[in-house]
Amino acid sequence: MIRELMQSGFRLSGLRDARLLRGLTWAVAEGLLAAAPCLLLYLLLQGVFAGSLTPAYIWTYGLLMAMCVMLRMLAARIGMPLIFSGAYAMMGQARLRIADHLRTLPMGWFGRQRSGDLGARLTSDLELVEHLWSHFLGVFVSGLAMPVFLVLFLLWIDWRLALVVLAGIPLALLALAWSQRVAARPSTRMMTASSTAQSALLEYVQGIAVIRSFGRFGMVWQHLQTDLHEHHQALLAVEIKPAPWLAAYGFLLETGYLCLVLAGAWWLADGTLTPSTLLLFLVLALPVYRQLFEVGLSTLMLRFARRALTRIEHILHEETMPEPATPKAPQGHDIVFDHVHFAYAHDDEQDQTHPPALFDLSCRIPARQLTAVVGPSGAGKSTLVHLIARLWDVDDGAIRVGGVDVRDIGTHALHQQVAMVFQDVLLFSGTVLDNIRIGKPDASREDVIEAAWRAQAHDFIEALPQGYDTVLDEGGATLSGGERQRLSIARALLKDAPVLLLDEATASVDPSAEAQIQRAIAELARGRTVVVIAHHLKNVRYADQILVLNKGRLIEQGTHAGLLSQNGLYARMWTRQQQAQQWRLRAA
Ligand SMILES: Nc1ncnc2c1ncn2[C@@H]1O[C@H](COP(=O)(O)OP(=O)(O)OP(=O)(O)O)[C@@H](O)[C@H]1O
Repeated sequence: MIRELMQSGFRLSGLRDARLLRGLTWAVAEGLLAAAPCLLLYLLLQGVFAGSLTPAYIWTYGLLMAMCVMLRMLAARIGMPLIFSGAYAMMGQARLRIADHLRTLPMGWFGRQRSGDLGARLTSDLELVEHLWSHFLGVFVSGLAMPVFLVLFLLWIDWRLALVVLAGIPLALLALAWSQRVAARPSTRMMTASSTAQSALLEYVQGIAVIRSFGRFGMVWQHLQTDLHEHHQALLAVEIKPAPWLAAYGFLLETGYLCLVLAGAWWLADGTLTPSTLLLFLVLALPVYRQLFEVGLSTLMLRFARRALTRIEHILHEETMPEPATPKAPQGHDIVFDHVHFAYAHDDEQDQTHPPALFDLSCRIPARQLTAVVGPSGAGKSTLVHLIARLWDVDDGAIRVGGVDVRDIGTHALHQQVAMVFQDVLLFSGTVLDNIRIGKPDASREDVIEAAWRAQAHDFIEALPQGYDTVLDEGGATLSGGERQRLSIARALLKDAPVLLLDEATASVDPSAEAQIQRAIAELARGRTVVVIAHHLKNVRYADQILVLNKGRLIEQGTHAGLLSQNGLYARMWTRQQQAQQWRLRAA
């Protein structure tokens, strides 16, 4: 099992750190040095029974024993740091590999994961494996090496008696194997319950504002309690179910001791055994049993680690978005949808009731022009924009940027061509400067400030306690929605990509912030191919082209004036929005 775990660990990190192997060799030496004083004890006992013990001998044995202890400490002193540095380097590498792999997975995969479960795999599972490598493996190896050396030594002294010492081991191992078997189901249950509880807690914390505002504390609390109770029960089961078999393992191991006493007395009586040898066996058998018991108990931990490793490895086995063998460079920045068909994958593959999000959609988005996408909620506007950035791959048809299928451009090159500004602005914990710099990591401070100016963000940034060096909380919770938007526009300005995808996000901000955001967007749009999802039709009156979607289909297309004259869905939406505005004015 250890070998298998090591192989999977090496596979996970893609690294075979020699320090870890050297550290484990020192752990074996530590086990040998823990067993060595027993050899001295044997010689000492020989001397006692032969009556040849002199003070000089006693001093020599004493010194040699002290040396064994010191050398053992030295072995630990050298081996442990090697194991730690090897294990942490490998797990660091494993984390990087996983993070890199996640970057290449299709977005649909993330949608199918429960955030708590994915979180558990990336935190507690990885920590468990890391703990296994850094703290457990060395102790396990030296803990196993010590009884192995002792038994070899006992076999050398008197093989008959040594075999008697080991008499209980076959049955004991059977009991241990059975305890593992019995623990298999509860440990799966425990890991599932643990990630469910983690998900529930996460959801609870993230939704605390909604929970409070809707006064549904009781209901959510009940769900949380149920999940935590299940976790508690699962934890208990994992301890209780294998407990009798582990106890049997310890008991069966020690039956050898009983046999040892009986066989020892027998062979002592017939003169084939010396009292010193029997005494030595009686003294040394106990640490052998104790150590084997400890090692047996810790195999349960190995089982957890193996399960955790498997769960993590599943992430690495997930299929990534296919990348072109020879990426092609787009010739221009117009975007063409050619009979695009796309449906979100659902967990239940048999579920045919979900209509496609986009259905046989064809259109052309000209370069360096502003194209607005409008339509009722759920029409497929965000989907259309996300597909341009290849967050998902189309099921049928193709999307071409500059004449090249987005699947042939290569993700990295495509993302260099495209900047996105969406309603949910993700800000990372770090300074304002760093957050804007995400758009262009090598940008100078002056470039960042220039982008912030153009994004109408400079004034509010300057008003922050440390200006551009203010450290934002995770998610930028201390900023308003409009401020977060303008930071995101500054990022996009800094990135200076020729294609700009944006989700008009002015629905929830006050008129002055809306005007600022609109100005920032106008600045951003200049000279670029812009696709904007518009919720306020008044903001897209001057768009070069407006695409009207409904239920995943492109039903109208044209300019504002042209679409009004068609008297279709766009005209109705326009009239409704105008009426709503007048109603607001009258009410005011
Ligand atoms: N990640 C997803 N997984 C599954 N279905 C999704 C996902 N995202 C959107 N959908 C579904 O696809 C359809 C189109 O959604 P989309 O978000 O593109 O519409 P939209 O026009 O942008 O809506 P809104 O204006 O409300 O944001 C909807 O039926 C929606 O429920």
